[in-house]
Amino acid sequence: MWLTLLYSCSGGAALLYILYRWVIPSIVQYHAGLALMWHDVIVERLLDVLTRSTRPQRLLAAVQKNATRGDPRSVVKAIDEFCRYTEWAMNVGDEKGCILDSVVSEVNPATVLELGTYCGYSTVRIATLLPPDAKLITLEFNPDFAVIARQVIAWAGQEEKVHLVEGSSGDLIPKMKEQFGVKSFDLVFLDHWKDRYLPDAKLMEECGLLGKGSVLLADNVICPGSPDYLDYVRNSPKYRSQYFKSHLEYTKVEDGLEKSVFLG
Ligand SMILES: C[S@@+](CC[C@H](N)C(=O)[O-])C[C@H]1O[C@@H](n2cnc3c(N)ncnc32)[C@H](O)[C@@H]1O
Ligand SMILES: [Mg+2]
Repeated sequence: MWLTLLYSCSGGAALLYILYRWVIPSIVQYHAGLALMWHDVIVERLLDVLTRSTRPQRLLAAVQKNATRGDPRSVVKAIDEFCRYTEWAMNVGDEKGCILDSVVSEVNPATVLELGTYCGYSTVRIATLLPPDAKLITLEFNPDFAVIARQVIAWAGQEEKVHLVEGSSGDLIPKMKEQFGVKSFDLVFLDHWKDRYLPDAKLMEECGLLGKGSVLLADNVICPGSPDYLDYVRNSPKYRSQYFKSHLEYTKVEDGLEKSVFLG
Protein backbone atom coordinates (compact mmCIF):
# COMPACT_ATOMS: atom_id res chain seq x y z
CA MET A 1 0.00 0.00 0.00
CA TRP A 2 2.82 2.44 0.96
CA LEU A 3 4.59 1.63 -2.27
CA THR A 4 1.43 2.38 -4.29
CA LEU A 5 0.96 5.67 -2.40
CA LEU A 6 4.60 6.61 -3.02
CA TYR A 7 4.24 5.83 -6.71
CA SER A 8 1.08 7.90 -7.07
CA CYS A 9 2.61 10.85 -5.10
CA SER A 10 5.78 10.88 -7.18
CA GLY A 11 3.66 10.48 -10.34
CA GLY A 12 1.57 13.50 -9.29
CA ALA A 13 4.67 15.55 -8.50
CA ALA A 14 6.21 14.65 -11.86
CA LEU A 15 3.02 15.67 -13.65
CA LEU A 16 2.92 19.01 -11.80
CA TYR A 17 6.57 19.62 -12.67
CA ILE A 18 5.96 18.88 -16.37
CA LEU A 19 2.98 21.27 -16.36
CA TYR A 20 5.00 24.01 -14.60
CA ARG A 21 8.19 23.58 -16.60
CA TRP A 22 6.94 22.93 -20.17
CA VAL A 23 3.18 22.75 -20.74
CA ILE A 24 1.99 26.05 -19.19
CA PRO A 25 4.98 28.14 -20.46
CA SER A 26 4.50 26.85 -24.01
CA ILE A 27 0.80 27.80 -23.91
CA VAL A 28 1.11 31.25 -22.26
CA GLN A 29 4.03 32.40 -24.43
CA TYR A 30 1.59 33.45 -27.19
CA HIS A 31 -0.71 35.54 -24.97
CA ALA A 32 0.41 38.86 -23.46
CA GLY A 33 -1.83 38.92 -20.37
CA LEU A 34 -1.39 35.22 -19.56
CA ALA A 35 2.38 35.34 -20.11
CA LEU A 36 2.85 38.28 -17.75
CA MET A 37 0.43 36.84 -15.17
CA TRP A 38 2.19 33.45 -15.21
CA HIS A 39 5.84 34.61 -15.25
CA ASP A 40 5.67 37.93 -13.47
CA VAL A 41 3.14 37.10 -10.76
CA ILE A 42 2.50 33.39 -10.18
CA VAL A 43 5.95 31.85 -10.82
CA GLU A 44 7.89 34.72 -9.26
CA ARG A 45 5.85 34.62 -6.04
CA LEU A 46 5.97 30.83 -5.88
CA LEU A 47 9.75 30.70 -6.30
CA ASP A 48 10.29 33.58 -3.88
CA VAL A 49 8.47 31.59 -1.18
CA LEU A 50 9.98 28.20 -2.04
CA THR A 51 13.58 29.43 -2.34
CA ARG A 52 13.41 32.29 0.21
CA SER A 53 15.15 34.52 -2.29
CA THR A 54 14.12 37.10 -4.87
CA ARG A 55 14.20 36.80 -8.66
CA PRO A 56 17.03 39.37 -8.97
CA GLN A 57 19.05 37.41 -6.37
CA ARG A 58 18.51 34.18 -8.35
CA LEU A 59 19.50 35.96 -11.56
CA LEU A 60 22.70 37.26 -9.92
CA ALA A 61 23.53 33.75 -8.68
CA ALA A 62 23.17 32.46 -12.27
CA VAL A 63 25.59 35.17 -13.48
CA GLN A 64 28.13 34.34 -10.76
CA LYS A 65 27.86 30.63 -11.56
CA ASN A 66 27.89 30.75 -15.36
CA ALA A 67 29.53 34.00 -16.56
CA THR A 68 33.21 34.85 -16.67
CA ARG A 69 34.14 37.86 -14.53
CA GLY A 70 35.09 40.81 -16.75
CA ASP A 71 33.46 39.32 -19.86
CA PRO A 72 30.23 41.28 -20.54
CA ARG A 73 29.12 38.98 -23.39
CA SER A 74 29.18 36.00 -21.04
CA VAL A 75 27.11 37.97 -18.51
CA VAL A 76 24.46 38.78 -21.13
CA LYS A 77 24.47 35.13 -22.28
CA ALA A 78 24.15 33.80 -18.72
CA ILE A 79 21.15 36.08 -18.06
CA ASP A 80 19.47 35.18 -21.36
CA GLU A 81 19.92 31.46 -20.69
CA PHE A 82 18.60 31.84 -17.14
CA CYS A 83 15.53 33.73 -18.42
CA ARG A 84 14.81 31.39 -21.34
CA TYR A 85 15.29 28.07 -19.57
CA THR A 86 14.90 28.69 -15.83
CA GLU A 87 12.97 31.82 -14.97
CA TRP A 88 11.56 34.68 -17.08
CA ALA A 89 12.60 38.23 -16.10
CA MET A 90 11.77 41.69 -17.43
CA ASN A 91 15.10 42.41 -19.19
CA VAL A 92 14.90 43.74 -22.73
CA GLY A 93 16.11 40.23 -23.65
CA ASP A 94 18.13 38.70 -26.45
CA GLU A 95 15.80 39.39 -29.41
CA LYS A 96 15.03 43.08 -28.72
CA GLY A 97 18.55 43.37 -27.30
CA CYS A 98 19.92 42.99 -30.84
CA ILE A 99 17.81 45.99 -31.94
CA LEU A 100 19.04 47.96 -28.91
CA ASP A 101 22.64 47.07 -29.83
CA SER A 102 22.21 48.22 -33.43
CA VAL A 103 20.69 51.57 -32.36
CA VAL A 104 23.51 52.15 -29.84
CA SER A 105 26.11 51.37 -32.50
CA GLU A 106 24.40 53.59 -35.07
CA VAL A 107 24.04 56.59 -32.69
CA ASN A 108 27.51 56.06 -31.20
CA PRO A 109 26.52 58.24 -28.22
CA ALA A 110 28.82 60.14 -25.90
CA THR A 111 26.06 60.52 -23.30
CA VAL A 112 23.34 57.96 -22.58
CA LEU A 113 20.47 57.95 -20.09
CA GLU A 114 18.72 54.71 -19.22
CA LEU A 115 15.40 54.89 -17.39
CA GLY A 116 14.88 51.62 -15.49
CA THR A 117 17.97 49.54 -14.61
CA TYR A 118 16.37 46.48 -12.96
CA CYS A 119 19.27 43.95 -12.77
CA GLY A 120 21.55 45.79 -15.18
CA TYR A 121 21.10 43.54 -18.22
CA SER A 122 20.45 46.33 -20.76
CA THR A 123 22.96 48.54 -18.93
CA VAL A 124 25.67 45.97 -19.64
CA ARG A 125 24.56 45.62 -23.29
CA ILE A 126 24.70 49.40 -23.81
CA ALA A 127 27.93 49.98 -21.85
CA THR A 128 29.76 47.28 -23.82
CA LEU A 129 29.18 49.20 -27.06
CA LEU A 130 30.23 52.63 -25.80
CA PRO A 131 33.61 54.26 -26.43
CA PRO A 132 35.79 54.48 -23.29
CA ASP A 133 35.10 58.18 -22.63
CA ALA A 134 31.30 57.91 -22.97
CA LYS A 135 28.97 58.39 -20.02
CA LEU A 136 26.01 56.14 -19.21
CA ILE A 137 23.67 57.19 -16.43
CA THR A 138 21.06 54.63 -15.41
CA LEU A 139 18.19 55.35 -13.01
CA GLU A 140 16.52 52.82 -10.71
CA PHE A 141 14.13 53.63 -7.88
CA ASN A 142 14.03 50.18 -6.28
CA PRO A 143 17.05 49.88 -3.92
CA ASP A 144 16.88 46.06 -3.88
CA PHE A 145 17.20 45.98 -7.68
CA ALA A 146 19.99 48.58 -7.59
CA VAL A 147 22.07 46.41 -5.22
CA ILE A 148 21.86 43.50 -7.66
CA ALA A 149 22.44 45.66 -10.75
CA ARG A 150 25.68 47.07 -9.28
CA GLN A 151 27.01 43.52 -8.83
CA VAL A 152 25.93 42.41 -12.32
CA ILE A 153 27.54 45.51 -13.89
CA ALA A 154 30.75 44.95 -11.86
CA TRP A 155 30.82 41.25 -12.82
CA ALA A 156 30.68 42.37 -16.45
CA GLY A 157 33.59 44.78 -15.80
CA GLN A 158 31.53 47.80 -16.88
CA GLU A 159 31.38 49.76 -13.61
CA GLU A 160 33.79 52.46 -14.85
CA LYS A 161 31.43 53.42 -17.67
CA VAL A 162 28.18 53.28 -15.69
CA HIS A 163 26.78 55.69 -13.15
CA LEU A 164 23.81 54.00 -11.47
CA VAL A 165 21.68 56.55 -9.62
CA GLU A 166 19.02 55.45 -7.15
CA GLY A 167 15.83 57.44 -7.30
CA SER A 168 12.81 58.16 -9.42
CA SER A 169 13.10 59.54 -12.93
CA GLY A 170 10.67 62.38 -12.17
CA ASP A 171 12.94 63.63 -9.36
CA LEU A 172 16.28 63.00 -11.07
CA ILE A 173 15.72 64.24 -14.64
CA PRO A 174 15.49 67.90 -13.53
CA LYS A 175 18.82 67.47 -11.66
CA MET A 176 20.78 66.05 -14.61
CA LYS A 177 22.36 69.34 -15.70
CA GLU A 178 23.35 70.79 -12.34
CA GLN A 179 24.04 67.67 -10.29
CA PHE A 180 25.37 65.32 -12.96
CA GLY A 181 27.03 67.78 -15.34
CA VAL A 182 25.08 66.64 -18.39
CA LYS A 183 24.48 69.10 -21.25
CA SER A 184 22.17 66.83 -23.25
CA PHE A 185 21.75 63.13 -23.97
CA ASP A 186 22.57 61.64 -27.37
CA LEU A 187 20.55 58.52 -26.54
CA VAL A 188 17.83 57.79 -23.97
CA PHE A 189 16.62 54.22 -23.40
CA LEU A 190 13.15 54.29 -21.85
CA ASP A 191 12.39 51.03 -20.08
CA HIS A 192 10.87 51.98 -16.73
CA TRP A 193 7.14 51.92 -15.85
CA LYS A 194 5.19 52.51 -19.00
CA ASP A 195 2.98 55.32 -17.68
CA ARG A 196 6.15 57.40 -17.10
CA TYR A 197 7.36 57.35 -20.73
CA LEU A 198 5.30 60.34 -21.86
CA PRO A 199 5.70 62.59 -18.78
CA ASP A 200 9.45 61.86 -18.66
CA ALA A 201 9.93 62.53 -22.39
CA LYS A 202 8.19 65.89 -21.93
CA LEU A 203 10.24 66.55 -18.78
CA MET A 204 13.49 65.89 -20.69
CA GLU A 205 12.35 68.35 -23.38
CA GLU A 206 11.50 71.01 -20.75
CA CYS A 207 14.84 70.52 -19.00
CA GLY A 208 16.72 70.99 -22.29
CA LEU A 209 18.21 67.49 -22.14
CA LEU A 210 17.37 66.66 -25.76
CA GLY A 211 19.31 68.25 -28.60
CA LYS A 212 18.73 68.11 -32.33
CA GLY A 213 19.38 64.47 -33.29
CA SER A 214 18.98 63.02 -29.78
CA VAL A 215 17.41 59.57 -29.99
CA LEU A 216 14.73 58.20 -27.67
CA LEU A 217 14.51 54.42 -27.80
CA ALA A 218 11.47 53.05 -25.95
CA ASP A 219 11.02 49.38 -25.05
CA ASN A 220 7.71 47.51 -24.59
CA VAL A 221 5.68 50.00 -26.59
CA ILE A 222 3.19 47.22 -27.46
CA CYS A 223 3.45 44.89 -24.45
CA PRO A 224 2.71 45.98 -21.76
CA GLY A 225 2.36 49.04 -24.04
CA SER A 226 2.62 52.79 -23.80
CA PRO A 227 -0.11 54.12 -26.15
CA ASP A 228 -0.05 57.77 -25.01
CA TYR A 229 3.71 57.95 -25.57
CA LEU A 230 3.45 56.28 -29.00
CA ASP A 231 0.70 58.67 -30.03
CA TYR A 232 2.86 61.63 -28.95
CA VAL A 233 6.13 60.70 -30.68
CA ARG A 234 4.39 59.52 -33.85
CA ASN A 235 2.31 62.68 -34.26
CA SER A 236 4.50 65.44 -32.84
CA PRO A 237 6.42 67.53 -35.39
CA LYS A 238 9.29 67.47 -32.88
CA TYR A 239 10.05 63.80 -33.64
CA ARG A 240 10.67 61.43 -36.52
CA SER A 241 9.60 58.05 -35.22
CA GLN A 242 10.06 54.45 -36.34
CA TYR A 243 8.77 51.13 -34.96
CA PHE A 244 10.92 48.00 -34.73
CA LYS A 245 8.70 44.96 -34.50
CA SER A 246 9.85 42.15 -32.25
CA HIS A 247 8.58 40.04 -29.31
CA LEU A 248 8.14 40.53 -25.60
CA GLU A 249 11.32 39.30 -23.93
CA TYR A 250 11.67 35.50 -23.95
CA THR A 251 8.17 34.92 -25.41
CA LYS A 252 6.36 34.92 -28.77
CA VAL A 253 3.99 37.78 -27.88
CA GLU A 254 4.29 40.78 -30.19
CA ASP A 255 6.21 43.73 -28.74
CA GLY A 256 8.64 46.25 -30.17
CA LEU A 257 10.90 49.23 -29.72
CA GLU A 258 10.09 52.76 -30.90
CA LYS A 259 13.04 54.86 -32.04
CA SER A 260 12.25 58.57 -32.09
CA VAL A 261 14.73 61.17 -33.30
CA PHE A 262 14.27 64.60 -31.68
CA LEU A 263 14.23 67.21 -34.44
CA GLY A 264 14.53 70.23 -32.14
C1 LIG B 1 11.54 46.61 -17.26
S1 LIG B 1 12.58 46.93 -15.92
C2 LIG B 1 14.07 47.50 -16.69
C3 LIG B 1 14.77 46.42 -17.43
C4 LIG B 1 16.16 46.81 -17.90
N1 LIG B 1 16.15 48.05 -18.66
C5 LIG B 1 16.72 45.71 -18.77
O1 LIG B 1 16.31 45.61 -19.93
O2 LIG B 1 17.56 44.95 -18.29
C6 LIG B 1 11.90 48.45 -15.29
C7 LIG B 1 12.64 48.99 -14.08
O3 LIG B 1 12.33 50.37 -13.94
C8 LIG B 1 12.24 50.70 -12.57
N2 LIG B 1 11.42 51.92 -12.53
C9 LIG B 1 10.11 52.02 -12.84
N3 LIG B 1 9.70 53.29 -12.81
C10 LIG B 1 10.79 54.03 -12.46
C11 LIG B 1 10.99 55.43 -12.28
N4 LIG B 1 10.01 56.31 -12.45
N5 LIG B 1 12.23 55.84 -11.92
C12 LIG B 1 13.25 54.94 -11.76
N6 LIG B 1 13.10 53.61 -11.93
C13 LIG B 1 11.89 53.16 -12.29
C14 LIG B 1 11.61 49.47 -11.93
O4 LIG B 1 11.90 49.38 -10.57
C15 LIG B 1 12.25 48.34 -12.75
O5 LIG B 1 13.41 47.87 -12.13
MG1 LIG C 1 11.55 46.42 -21.19
